Amino acid sequence: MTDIHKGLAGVVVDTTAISKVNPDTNSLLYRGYPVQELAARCSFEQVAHLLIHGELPTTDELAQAQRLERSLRPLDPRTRELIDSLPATAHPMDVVRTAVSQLGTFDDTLGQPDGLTDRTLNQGRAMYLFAQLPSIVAYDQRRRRDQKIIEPRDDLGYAANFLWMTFGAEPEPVVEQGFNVSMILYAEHSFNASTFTARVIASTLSDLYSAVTGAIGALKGPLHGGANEAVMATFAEIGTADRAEAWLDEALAAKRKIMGFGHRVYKHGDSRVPTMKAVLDNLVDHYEQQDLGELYTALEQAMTARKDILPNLDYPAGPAYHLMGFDTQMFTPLFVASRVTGWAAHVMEQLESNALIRPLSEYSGPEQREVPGRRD
Ligand SMILES: CC(=O)SCCNC(=O)CCNC(=O)[C@H](O)C(C)(C)COP(=O)(O)OP(=O)(O)OC[C@H]1O[C@@H](n2cnc3c(N)ncnc32)[C@H](O)[C@@H]1OP(=O)(O)O
Ligand SMILES: O=C([O-])CC(=O)C(=O)O
Repeated sequence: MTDIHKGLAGVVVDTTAISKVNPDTNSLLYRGYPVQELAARCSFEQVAHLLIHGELPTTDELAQAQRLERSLRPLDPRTRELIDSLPATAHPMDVVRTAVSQLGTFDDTLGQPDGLTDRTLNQGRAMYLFAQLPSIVAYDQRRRRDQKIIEPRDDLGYAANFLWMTFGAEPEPVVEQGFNVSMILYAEHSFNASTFTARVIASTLSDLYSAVTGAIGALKGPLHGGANEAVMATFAEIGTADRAEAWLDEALAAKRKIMGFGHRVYKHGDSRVPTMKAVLDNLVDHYEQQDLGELYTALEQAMTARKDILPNLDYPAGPAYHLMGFDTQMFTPLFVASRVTGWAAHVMEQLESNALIRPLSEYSGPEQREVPGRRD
């Protein structure tokens, strides 16, 4: 019997120089830099440059990247029409996925010789998606709320502009800083399911937009990025901190997975949680939402006591986005806006030493048999 690695658990399929997830030391490095330090000292634009270009930008490089990103923010009228045509009942992840797929059809450089694989072209596409995604997400949130669409502002940085387009007001510093940190923490995490999806698609020599479109589909599921919105659904179900233990006992008895807990790689806690929890604590204090903070702690303590399973990044990120004012269904699209930087970096890395990704399977169906004769 062949050794089967269900879910590819424990299988090392390639090398990567983009990030190092170390569950033993509970650490995460982006191209050698600890993510906590990047979150404390950098803007998301700097970290995006690190992922897409390989190094943190110099002052001149940052100024140039900012000019480019700001110039690429406005949505094409065809993208507005496309989003408007989609049912408001569609999940916002489906809207983002469809819009990114459409952006691929606007790019006429894909047909050039080496157009699919050229690194400089792919870096340009990565910047285009990085700049467009906030406009797409903010547009969709506002149309769902029947609010007037707000145009991007080129005098604001990435985080402030994203929040401006979504809420129509310049963000308070606690919100802008917290949002910037969340974008940095979500940006990259080695061979997670969505990134692996992007690499599989890139490995066939398909294009970056197709890889990102597929990755969005993989991120949507609640076992991956969809968990951040599922955490808020859990909180709504529980209601108040005093009900957390009883709720958890019932949920575990029903063999439910508790969203925002557990991780394929980290078994002693997610390296990013303390940084994101500090953001949540600041927001809880700022908005005087202690009830939410107490519910968070009560469920975490009950889960540790019952199962010894610890929170992942989605657990503090969900309530933090809620306090910032985002609708719950927009949380995973926010993850997309961040992770597009990591996905793009992996697509480029895959293409640099490509091997078609095509594992084997062991057949478990019926033995060879005869096709019955036609019956007509
Ligand atoms: C940004 C991110 O994508 S982080 C992940 C976000 N996803 C979630 O929060 C969804 C909830 N968590 C989970 O479903 C899982 O922990 C996963 C999918 C993230 C990791 O799964 P795996 O590595 O495959 O762990 P696996 O599912 O084998 O879990 C091992 C054991 O812990 C249990 N377990 C793991 N996570 C949870 C959970 N959240 N709730 C309840 N039980 C859990 C499993 O039921 C299993 O128990 P068993 O051995 O009695 O069957
Ligand atoms: O690494 C994983 O499997 C999931 C995760 O935390 C991420 O993608 O950020």
